[in-house]
Amino acid sequence: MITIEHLTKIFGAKNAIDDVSFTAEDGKVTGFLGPNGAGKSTTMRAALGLIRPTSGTALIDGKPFRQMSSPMREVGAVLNPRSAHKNRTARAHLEALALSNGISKHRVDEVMELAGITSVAKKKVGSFSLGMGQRLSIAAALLGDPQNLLFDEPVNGLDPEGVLWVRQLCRFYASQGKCVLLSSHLMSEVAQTADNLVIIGKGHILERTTVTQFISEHSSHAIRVATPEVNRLQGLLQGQPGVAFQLLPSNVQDSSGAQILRVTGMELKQLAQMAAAQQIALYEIHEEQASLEEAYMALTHGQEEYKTAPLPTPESTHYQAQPVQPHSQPISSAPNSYQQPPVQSQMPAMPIPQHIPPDARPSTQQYPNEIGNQTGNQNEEGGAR
Ligand SMILES: Nc1ncnc2c1ncn2[C@@H]1O[C@H](COP(=O)(O)OP(=O)(O)OP(=O)(O)O)[C@@H](O)[C@H]1O
Repeated sequence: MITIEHLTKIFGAKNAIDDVSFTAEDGKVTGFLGPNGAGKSTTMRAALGLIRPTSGTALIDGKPFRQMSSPMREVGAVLNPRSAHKNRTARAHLEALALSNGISKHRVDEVMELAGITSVAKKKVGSFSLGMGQRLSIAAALLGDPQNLLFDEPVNGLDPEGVLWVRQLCRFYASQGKCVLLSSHLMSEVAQTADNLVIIGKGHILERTTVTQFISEHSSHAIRVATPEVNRLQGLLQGQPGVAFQLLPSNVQDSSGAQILRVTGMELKQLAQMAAAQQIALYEIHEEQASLEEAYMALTHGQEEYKTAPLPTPESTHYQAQPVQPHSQPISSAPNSYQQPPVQSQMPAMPIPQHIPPDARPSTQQYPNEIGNQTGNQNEEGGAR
């Protein structure tokens, strides 16, 4: 369990976090959400003893990080995907961490396999892409099979398969009774993973709630239904107590070309059953979810540390659109046309240790394209020490 109480951190003239309090419980994924510069990393770094709070406390299982005798067994942290020494191989990096924490080499193999990086174990970390660095950080965090996981933006740089894997990993660890604190900018990402939500803006807690509660409070409860028999459906809904509907403009169509009706005041199941009873064909029916992200944006509006300027419109600039010139040759042979890179062959699938649950295993997809010549700029350790 991670307990943050009245935590304040002032850097010079900057009040990075101000009287922040919340608890990340065991057996739950707690999503820690906020715009850039809101104070998420500062809070997590304070919990890991990497910065000294100006006031307040950050405790993990009731004690400060610095008092832990075997920290990697108590807390695993992902803070910076570029944290490992770039001249070390992935295996050497993990083995050094394991050795200094009394963890067996056998566990190094397990976490590399779990994170899908076994095939690059002998590669230098400096050659890793952002996504591979992120996988290595996660592997390091899992080394001690800790009770608490602190993941700061763990999906940054990951491909869709990696994002899904992190989601499943968080859910798996929470199902084992462990505490998972997961920071993100994206409500849509957190809503799919977390049980509880802590939303922060400009160093202040804006909301502490559960994902279910947030969805129920902020969802529009509208249903969108695509049907080729919109007149019949409207006739059916007409006069239903408390029900309202609106035909969306014809430019909002589903892929089948059916018309879309937006209905409020009834449950999805009820609407589907009524339509079925009248043999009205429905091509698609779903609850609107867009409002969740909108609700988060509304909540954090004005709390952004870094505001973007509106993009100029063509009218506000002297830009004049040039008429498009027809291609004098086929696009595929035009000198500057985009060339599809050759598809790389996949690396062989790897075996997964049997004790790892199926839904927490990485897919056997490998990342042959990720070994580039990027260099990391790391001087910090991502895994908790
Ligand atoms: N070492 C530091 N010295 C001065 N200011 C700092 C320092 N670390 C963080 N800050 C400031 O504290 C505020 C909170 O930063 P923090 O990194 O905690 O935000 P965040 O929510 O993690 O942002 P992001 O999502 O962009 O990572 C920001 O204004 C940041 O510039």
